[in-house]
Amino acid sequence: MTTLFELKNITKNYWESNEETSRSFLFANITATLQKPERIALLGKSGQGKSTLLRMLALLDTVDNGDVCFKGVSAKDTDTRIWRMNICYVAQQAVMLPGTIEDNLKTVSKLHNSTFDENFARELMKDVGLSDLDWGKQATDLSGGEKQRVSLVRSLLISPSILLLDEITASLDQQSKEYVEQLLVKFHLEKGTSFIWVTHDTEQAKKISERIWYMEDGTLAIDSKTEVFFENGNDFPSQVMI
Ligand SMILES: Nc1ncnc2c1ncn2[C@@H]1O[C@H](COP(=O)(O)OP(=O)(O)OP(=O)(O)O)[C@@H](O)[C@H]1O
Repeated sequence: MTTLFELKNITKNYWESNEETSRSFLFANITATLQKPERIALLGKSGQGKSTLLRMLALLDTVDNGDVCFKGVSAKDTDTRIWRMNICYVAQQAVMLPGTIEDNLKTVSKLHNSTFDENFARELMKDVGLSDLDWGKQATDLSGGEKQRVSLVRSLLISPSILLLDEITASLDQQSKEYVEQLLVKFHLEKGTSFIWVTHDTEQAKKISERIWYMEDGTLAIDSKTEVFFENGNDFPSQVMI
């Protein structure tokens, strides 16, 4: 069986020598595999390089060493546009393009030459709690939390295989946060979408993930089932998160 997604010895070097850590890399030799669609929470103290790793996996930042493969094919041998149709990064600070909400929702299908499915878009907007939003409104006028959800919907519209989610509920109220969590778990169960979700919220990690990747000291220090990570008796989560 072909492996779905593979991180092979991925390394990010420091831009310049870092006196604090006496290391030459931000992280090195990160190796992990998704054999099948899975829900991963990527945890670790601030500054470990979680966002950098996600951006590398989306080919938005260079992979200094190592390789990443989707269904057995290296990113190096894949057209970037095709790669990003399958592996989609959703940023913490959502960027809205000039134009209306509708323009923004249509961006990805335009970019990838696919048909815009308005019913699907309306369904997704409802699922994230934005059913009342006027699509004719200028996207740049939206609140931070609205932008985050429109940006997520924009990515979900192409139903990627792997979603790379970077603290995407950081500016949401509790209810909107729960809507987003439920939608993404539903997406996983119904469409087989995997996600790697960076979060500092322990409760969220427990709720949404099957597996935890925990970054520490420039390594992927832990890769374990979520229940094992939170029940193994050590005090990691409460001590080191956030
Ligand atoms: N190639 C690099 N060389 C040196 N420093 C880097 C490099 N890439 C990123 N950094 C720095 O390393 C740190 C890691 O950033 P990153 O946002 O990836 O961490 P994070 O674990 O996601 O943090 P947070 O949880 O606070 O969002 C930042 O200070 C960033 O500026």
